[in-house]
Amino acid sequence: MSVIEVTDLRKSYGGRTVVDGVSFAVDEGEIFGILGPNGAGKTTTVECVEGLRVPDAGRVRVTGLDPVADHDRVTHVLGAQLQEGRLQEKLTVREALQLYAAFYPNPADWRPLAERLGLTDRLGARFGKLSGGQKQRLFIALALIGNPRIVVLDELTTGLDPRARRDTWQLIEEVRDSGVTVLLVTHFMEEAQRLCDRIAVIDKGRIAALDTPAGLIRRSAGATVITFTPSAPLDEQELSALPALASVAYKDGRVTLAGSDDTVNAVITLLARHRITAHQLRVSDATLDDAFLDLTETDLAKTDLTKTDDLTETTP
Ligand SMILES: Nc1ncnc2c1ncn2[C@@H]1O[C@H](COP(=O)(O)OP(=O)(O)OP(=O)(O)O)[C@@H](O)[C@H]1O
Repeated sequence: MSVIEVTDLRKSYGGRTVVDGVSFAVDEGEIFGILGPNGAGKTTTVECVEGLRVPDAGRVRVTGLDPVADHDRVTHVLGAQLQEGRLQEKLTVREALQLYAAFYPNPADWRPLAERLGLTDRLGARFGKLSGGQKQRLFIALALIGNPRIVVLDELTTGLDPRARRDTWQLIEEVRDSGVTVLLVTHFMEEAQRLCDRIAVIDKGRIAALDTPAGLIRRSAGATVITFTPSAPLDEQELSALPALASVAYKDGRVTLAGSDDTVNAVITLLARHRITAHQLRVSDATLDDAFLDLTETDLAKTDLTKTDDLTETTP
């Protein structure tokens, strides 16, 4: 059963279309990822789901409710992660939990929630004094305090060290295992690959692909990668004629070919024919990273610097 349905969503800022016909449905109990390069329209899309932005066109339903028209009821089924600037530095963890619990008719008991998120020994600490990982754990607790059926987490692990990021992943899995549906916006491929049941890849305001992580990797033109250092130079024309070849790269004497199993078999035959030895030969499956670059044709390192003045009309 779908708990979020987005159909042909469109949104422009000052005449520039940033969400251009996005459709997806999130099933109850899954971790659904939204992945895309900077400026792809991910946050705008989830803000329409949260009812914080009014779509120009299309339909959004959260457990059958319209997030704008039924905003109050939606806030009871959907818990959203706070953005960092939204919590006062001087508020203690206990005060923040009590304050947010007071917003809901049937809040979770904040004590076991704090315990579950490892915050019990930080209850008296002021928000401004928490580490990055502790702040994120508090944000998860605050998103869950209304006992929501769905929780939206946007760039939750950005800025965390690898250990804190992994701890947060475990918490997100525990949240899903407790029956809460998770809508997760992320930049991190490893995070998406590890956590998400399904992923919508958004590029330039459109869905470039929607599948399981394994499905996205299978779709990638270069699903298998072979790397080796040849004992003699290779004929580039012969290489480029290999079956199902997606890409060839040379670095420090090593050759990396992405393609299918057919590519691997053909390159081994080619090496044998020329009596060339392949030193340090490695064959591996492509990662979500490879699939992502394939699907979006975008350099992830490129940052969108086009953010203009806030032209939006609503934040109910
Ligand atoms: N309030 C706003 N007013 C004007 N333009 C905006 C506004 N919010 C977002 N944009 C622009 O809309 C585009 C999509 O932004 P959005 O934040 O949805 O993308 P994103 O995929 O979440 O990006 P990032 O990964 O960088 O957070 C960007 O080019 C951004 O500059």
